[in-house]
Amino acid sequence: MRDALPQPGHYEEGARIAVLTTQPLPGPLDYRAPEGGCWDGAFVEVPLGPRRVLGVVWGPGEGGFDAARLRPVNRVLDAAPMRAEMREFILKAADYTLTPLPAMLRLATRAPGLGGAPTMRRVLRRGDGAPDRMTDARTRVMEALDEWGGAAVTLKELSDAAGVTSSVVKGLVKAGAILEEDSPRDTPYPWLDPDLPSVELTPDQEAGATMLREAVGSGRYGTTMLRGVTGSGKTEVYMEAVAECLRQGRQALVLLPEIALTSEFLTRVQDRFGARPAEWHSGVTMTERRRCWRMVGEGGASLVVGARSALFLPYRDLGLIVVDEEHDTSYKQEDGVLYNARDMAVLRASLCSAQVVLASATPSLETWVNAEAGKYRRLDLASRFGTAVMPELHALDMRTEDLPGSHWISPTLADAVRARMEKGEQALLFLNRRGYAPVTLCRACGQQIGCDHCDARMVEHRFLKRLICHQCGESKPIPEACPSCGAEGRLAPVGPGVERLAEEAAEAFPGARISLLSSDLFGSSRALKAEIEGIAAGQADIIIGTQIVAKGHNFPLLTLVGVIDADLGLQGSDLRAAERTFQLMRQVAGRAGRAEKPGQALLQTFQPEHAVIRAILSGDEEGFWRAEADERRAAGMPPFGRMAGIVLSSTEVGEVFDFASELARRDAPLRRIGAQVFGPAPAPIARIRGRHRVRLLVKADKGTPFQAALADWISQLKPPTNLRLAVDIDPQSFL
Ligand SMILES: Nc1ncnc2c1ncn2[C@@H]1O[C@H](COP(=O)(O)OP(=O)(O)OP(=O)(O)O)[C@@H](O)[C@H]1O
Ligand SMILES: [Zn+2]
Repeated sequence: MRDALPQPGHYEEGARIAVLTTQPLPGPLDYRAPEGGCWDGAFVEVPLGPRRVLGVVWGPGEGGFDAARLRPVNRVLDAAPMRAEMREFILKAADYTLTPLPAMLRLATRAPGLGGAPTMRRVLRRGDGAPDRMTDARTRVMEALDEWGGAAVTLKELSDAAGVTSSVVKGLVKAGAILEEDSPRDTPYPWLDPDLPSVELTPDQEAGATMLREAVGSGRYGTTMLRGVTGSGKTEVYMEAVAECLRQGRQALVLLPEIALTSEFLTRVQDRFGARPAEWHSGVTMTERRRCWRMVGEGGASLVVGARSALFLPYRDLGLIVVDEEHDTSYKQEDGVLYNARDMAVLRASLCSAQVVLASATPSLETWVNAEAGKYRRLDLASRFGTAVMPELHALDMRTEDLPGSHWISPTLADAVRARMEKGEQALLFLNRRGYAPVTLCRACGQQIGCDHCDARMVEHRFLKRLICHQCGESKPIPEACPSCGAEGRLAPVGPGVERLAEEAAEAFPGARISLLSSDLFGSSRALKAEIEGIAAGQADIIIGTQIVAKGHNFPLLTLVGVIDADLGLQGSDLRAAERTFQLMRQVAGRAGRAEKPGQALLQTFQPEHAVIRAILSGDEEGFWRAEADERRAAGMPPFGRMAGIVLSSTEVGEVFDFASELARRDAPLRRIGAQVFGPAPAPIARIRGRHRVRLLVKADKGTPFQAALADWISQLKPPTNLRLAVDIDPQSFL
């Protein structure tokens, strides 16, 4: 493992210093300090070959490189130096995830225009004037502007967001509906007032809030699992922790699993603290990202709401991290640097004496076990707020339902939907499958249409009139003739996706207003948001959706949830299949009956006696987790043992198997800590984007120097240039 960081210091001009760049090199390189000297953590521009690249002063130089040939740093950038605590976070996160340091640094330097000087620029705001004539295009511009809620935007950003030409925006400026002004590039975010009146908390909520306020007030590190049934007021409770953090003058970060949830949350922040916080996610403009990164570093942003990468912002004094829906799989980055934001939040907080709140109605087993073991504090909100009660859950035994082929809504479920519609209430039909049909089969030759680049079937998306590979995104028009045998008109969809379900629902419930929610059907997050608001306002009778509907939305009129295929997640050998299904079903069911009217959830299943289905129905969550924990403990599986997945891929199938076998043979460094290697085996998806994929799995006991042994093991062999090797510590998915 790497050495501890050297003492922070200042370097005189010409001194030998180590600079870590974001370039794919093994580690820091030596340079000379520039004119005027520099400090540890300074952002610098250094020469590398013929180029100039971004780097951070990492400490004194290592020596070993001819002093006469050392090149000087080009310049020190105008940005607050990276704090020692942040550098330590990068080191530890890199060690934990076995990621090269430069790749880790890249996550922490995703600031547009980091090297640029602060300048003035032209920004647009809403004005008082109104144009004499509103057009569709003009309306879109004004909506886009309102969407940003007063944040500064440039002409280009606004016209892009609204999908109009810049002349439309200029017309509105002329009419006075939009004001143009010069502003310094990066301005502090508005002050958030923690002492504005909040809602009156219930005694349960108040007890939780008090505990969190005290924790934040202690100024020490600690993690709390905030568990509460859906609709119990978890958000209200952790908002009080945010308030306390603001009172202490420290910064707070709230991580959300889905961008579609941010706008609702921003409104809640505005209601509670009087202004909107800083935002950090892929939907934010470059201008705002730059501002956010800078202001977080300079202390001009006290609350950030964002996606997992917001963990790598340069906070000046981070006092609280909330991970909302902490069990959500989207916290695990599955591309590039493989990290779990929930675990990294705990690491980061422990380095800067901050508190972590892990909020969920259905915590991950990891978190539950940590709370049981006393490593995390535990807060429980047992009932829904107000008069709302938890929905009743029932299984519909599909073996006894009379259903024609290629239909998926059972008569019992259909009756229940009709009953709700008659009362003016809403029903949700949940199916976690995008597209029209998962399989397209040729009835002449029996072949299924597959992706040319992956071992995966092409999924029919009828709205888009295309077949799409969900692995690599490749798409093609739906063919008339079978690509294998050439027979015409014999291709048939097999199995349901949400689009097909919508078709069936339109037939079964004539006149019903059906809203289809699937992440691929909306061009922009604004369109999705508008649809969600429409549903909440009662503009649909039946909602059909994938897992995006399971996350956090509030639909007051929704009283029935029908799960089309409750068995879907139980297939397969995934270690977490049971846990995932349990969480997803409980979350989806939790969408029903959130207001005064009681809700009901009906789960269509072919195996109502399955232990997981029974646990979902009984609502005995503690019992479920205990059983699940016992099973994993007995098998030495995470969180009771350590695991790492190694995925090797290459365009040459022979090469990748040979390399993986050789690696598996040389397992001495692993055996030293009692770890075992399993495999090589073809990955469940054996080919993606033309690359053949092979997996190894390493298992070890807890408390062993796992990462160090893995690093020793892997470094024994140098992969051929064409071969990629990815290490996934604590893997969540086994594809
Ligand atoms: N003490 C309270 N006073 C007034 N309204 C409340 C109170 N507690 C909760 N609510 C309201 O009840 C609803 C559910 O609360 P909240 O969103 O905080 O729950 P949650 O546990 O975070 O839900 P989920 O797990 O579904 O995301 C919200 O509309 C919230 O404003
Ligand atoms: Zn593909």
